[in-house]
Amino acid sequence: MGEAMTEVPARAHPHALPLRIAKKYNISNKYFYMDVWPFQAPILYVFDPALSQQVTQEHSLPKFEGLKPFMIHLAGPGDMVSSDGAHWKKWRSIFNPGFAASHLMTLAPFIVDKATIFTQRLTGRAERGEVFRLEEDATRLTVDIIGKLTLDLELDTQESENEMVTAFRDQVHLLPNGGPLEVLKMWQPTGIWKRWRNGRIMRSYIGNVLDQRFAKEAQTANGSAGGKKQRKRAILDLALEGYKSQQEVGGQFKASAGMDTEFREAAIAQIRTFIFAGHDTTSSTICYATYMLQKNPDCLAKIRKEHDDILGPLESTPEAIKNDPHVLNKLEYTLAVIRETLRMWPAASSTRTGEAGYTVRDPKTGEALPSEDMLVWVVHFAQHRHPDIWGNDAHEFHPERFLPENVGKLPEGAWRPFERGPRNCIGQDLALLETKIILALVLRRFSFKPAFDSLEELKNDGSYYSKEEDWKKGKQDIDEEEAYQILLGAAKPREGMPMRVKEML
Ligand code: HEM
Repeated sequence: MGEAMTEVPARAHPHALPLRIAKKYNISNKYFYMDVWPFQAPILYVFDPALSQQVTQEHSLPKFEGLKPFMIHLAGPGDMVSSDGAHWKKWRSIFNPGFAASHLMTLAPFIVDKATIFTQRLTGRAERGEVFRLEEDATRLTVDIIGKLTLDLELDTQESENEMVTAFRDQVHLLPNGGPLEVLKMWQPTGIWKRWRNGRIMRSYIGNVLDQRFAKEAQTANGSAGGKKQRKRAILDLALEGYKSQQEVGGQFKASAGMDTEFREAAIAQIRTFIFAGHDTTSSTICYATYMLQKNPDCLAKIRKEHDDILGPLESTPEAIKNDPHVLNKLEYTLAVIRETLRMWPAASSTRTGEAGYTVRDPKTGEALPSEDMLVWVVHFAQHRHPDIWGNDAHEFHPERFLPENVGKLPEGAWRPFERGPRNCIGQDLALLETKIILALVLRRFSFKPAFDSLEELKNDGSYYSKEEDWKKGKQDIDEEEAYQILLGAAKPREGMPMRVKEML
């Protein structure tokens, strides 16, 4: 492990290591054990599709215990990502309707409007000829979208600051993202205080929105607001609906009893979970799609042509999507580009806790492999880049793999950026929808150029990246790839993907 770590930059995402280790030590299996005593439980790295299926689909192992102390600072206790059993199941079924395809399509006009603001910001960047971090802009855009989905609010973070979002983003940076030794960071008094303060800001902001919505609902329940009852699907409304149905006595909801504190805290935790899980994974994907397309001009030409052919001229594209969001389903090449981007640059993975008596079967030999007291880590990056699975061009960008005529040839169960099984990503269709819309509005208007050679110009930009001097020391590429992923809540592009942009109109 130590040797492999010296071959990659200090800040590289740990999911980059297992494939390197397997190659270095000629490990032919697509799994291996790693003892990392005294830092944490031994790890069973899994990057074999059949093994991944065993631990996430055939027998969905519980989430890794070590996830809870991380998530508690972002979401509070009982969040949906790290919890299991009846608690998780209850919340998942409450929120599932919020992700029905029919509902997501109703968000398309809102996403178009927010993506238009994103393009206006890019125009400003192009006019000023400046270097900027694409991930910062993309994150503000995805936060605005997730604000609508969860709270039914316009957070407007592309045009202003929002205290809840600022607290959220600060919180991610105050967690140990830099490896096992960073755990000590959790004991620094200023960090403890800042995390407590951020937690309070997020809780009180979301709590206020929830209280206001509850009061409004109570009025409706008492008959004073009147009017036709509309089915609401924002995460916040779904949580309240779930609560009301639990509290009904004889088919009647007693709003006068107020909101139960336990429910209130749990609902705040779930809303915070969605805000966290639903923004930086998608913004990272937008950055890498843009980056890979500029590195592969043939693919860029194809996707631009598809946008012309299906969406019509760029000027009328926003209206075309708003009038008929289903037109997005025709963008086969765009979807293939997004899928290939997620293959090469998966923004997350799945960490599970092994169980006493539960053994994983080696797919080739049938040998029983113990899992008790272990971190079972399904490493998407290793699985998505393995030459034995994807062929010798596993490290190359070929969206064509995902075109309808080729999907039959894809390795079975090997593409899992959203994980599979009951704990798969609830927000995957939203992520695809937003990414498609954003690419449709951006790619024909702008050309991008990575600017890793101009990081000096960003050193005082006030971003979190600029504050972390340690990140800039030592080796700064992985096998000559300078846009490698770092761990920052999700897997994000190094230095926030510095870019220059030109407007082509
Ligand atoms: C490209 C974007 C995204 C990627 C790559 C991604 C990836 C994932 C993965 C791998 C998991 C499983 C994690 C695990 O097993 O521990 C997951 C779960 C989850 N994701 Fe996403 N996600 C994305 C976007 C979103 C969005 C937009 C939302 C919300 C709107 C979201 C909400 C969630 C939630 C709540 C879970 C937990 C689901 C459960 O356990 O029932 N994600 N995501």
